[in-house]
Parts: sequence; C-alpha cells; structure tokens
Amino acid sequence: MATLVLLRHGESVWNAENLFTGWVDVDLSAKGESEATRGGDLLLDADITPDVVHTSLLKRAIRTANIALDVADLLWIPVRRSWRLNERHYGALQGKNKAQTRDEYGEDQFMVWRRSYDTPPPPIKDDDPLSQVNDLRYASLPSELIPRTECLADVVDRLLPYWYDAIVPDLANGGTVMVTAHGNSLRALVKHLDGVSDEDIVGLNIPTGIPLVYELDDDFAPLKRGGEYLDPAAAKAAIEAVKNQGANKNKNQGANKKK
Ligand SMILES: O=C(O)[C@@H](CO)OP(=O)(O)O
Repeated sequence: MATLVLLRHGESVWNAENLFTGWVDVDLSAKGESEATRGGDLLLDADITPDVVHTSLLKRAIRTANIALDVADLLWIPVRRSWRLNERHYGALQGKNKAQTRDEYGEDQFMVWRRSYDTPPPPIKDDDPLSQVNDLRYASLPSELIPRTECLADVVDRLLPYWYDAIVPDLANGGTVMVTAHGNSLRALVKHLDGVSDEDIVGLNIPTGIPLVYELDDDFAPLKRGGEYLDPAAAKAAIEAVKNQGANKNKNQGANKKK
C-alpha cells in the first residue's frame, strides 16, 4: 500500500485577478502563500510525511511545495520536476480575463473552452509574448512537444507517461508521494485514478492549497474513490469558488493583460 498526496498550488496572482493562466509562470499571491502554509499545517496535523515530492516546472507549484514542506520541516526530501505536471496550456486565452471572456463569447463557449474534455481553446501564436516556445526551461523539448493549446484529453496524454515512469516507481517503494501541481493537471490525474468518465470530469474542480490524500492498493488504484481532503469543509467551499470563476469579479479589467 502507498499514499499519494495531491496538492494544488495556492492562489496565484492571476487566480486573484481572474485571468486564464495556463503555462504563464505567475507567482503566488499573499493569500496563496498562506494557503500553502496551511497545506503544510494540515499535513503535519494528519501526521503525513512525504518521502518525495514531484512538481511542475512552474513557480506557483514549486513555491507551494517548498512552503508546505518547510512548515513540516521536510524541505530536504528528494524533489523531481516535470513539464508533464504543468497546468493545461490555455492557448490564446492565456492572460485573458475570465469574466470578460464569458461576456464576449457567451457562457456555452466559455465553458466548452474551460471545462470540455476534448475541445481546446484557439492556439497561441509562437510570436505572442505569452507563448512558451522560447522559454529556456523547455529548451530540451522538441518544439512539437511544447503545446500551443491543450484540452484536458491532451493533458491526460502527456501526464500519464510521467505517472507510470516517475510517480508509480516512487509509490512502488511503499512510500508517501506528494504531487504539487495545478487545477487541470490534477484533474487529469484524478480522472485516471478514479476512472472518471469524459462527461463527469467536466464537473470536477480542485481547490487551491488543500491536500487531497489517496491510499492506493498494490495496483496503484484508490482504496477510496475520490480520496480524502484533509479539510473537507474548506475544500467544499473552495471547489464552489473555482466552479464560479468567470461569473463574478474583475469584469472591468483589461483582457489580454500582459505579465
Ligand atoms: O487559468 C488557469 O490556468 C486555470 C487554473 O487556474 O483556470 P481554470 O480553473 O479556469 O481552468
């Protein structure tokens, strides 16, 4: 048996401003730092001690892992990072305000881009300042592997090789593995773990900064479908807030805001 801890990064500056983020490397907000600290406290309270941590290549996930592990005095554990844990690439929507996008294109199109399983947003152009094609951290990747946009099905496809090749071997050692990543890369992982259908994954949201713990059997399948949030009440409220993004704040901010 092994334990898998999934932790979505704390609130980012662009989460707070209600902007589509994707592969843009924005930092945590002050609230996001507090959420990461609370995530560490929750791990301590539950007596969960990760043996290894996996993160994406984006600083909001890296800093969340560091803050949470620091609280638990576990900054020293081995760490592995991969672009395969990155947030879903949001294509040409990166940097756009969610509420404005919904107003401009309508609720149906907005939700198709945001949550449909297999329809990606329009691709970002390579010369767009918010494109990642010239980002140093992806320099060793063949250009065709760097996304210009992704739907959740694309994220499942690029995440699963990392699950099988990097995370499962750590779980097979019988330890506790923490994966600190993003709303949509964790939705992709949960879809795989819980066998969520393409239809039902549309309604699944992951809150920031609250550890979600899965006990896994010898085949790395969950003993309990859906796992357990370490603070279920806070998770429930935060899941509703993620669901409602686009419907509320910052309607007057400029769309296509640059970093
Ligand atoms: O903007 C993003 O990259 C993601 C996560 O913050 O947003 P959403 O929840 O709308 O997919």
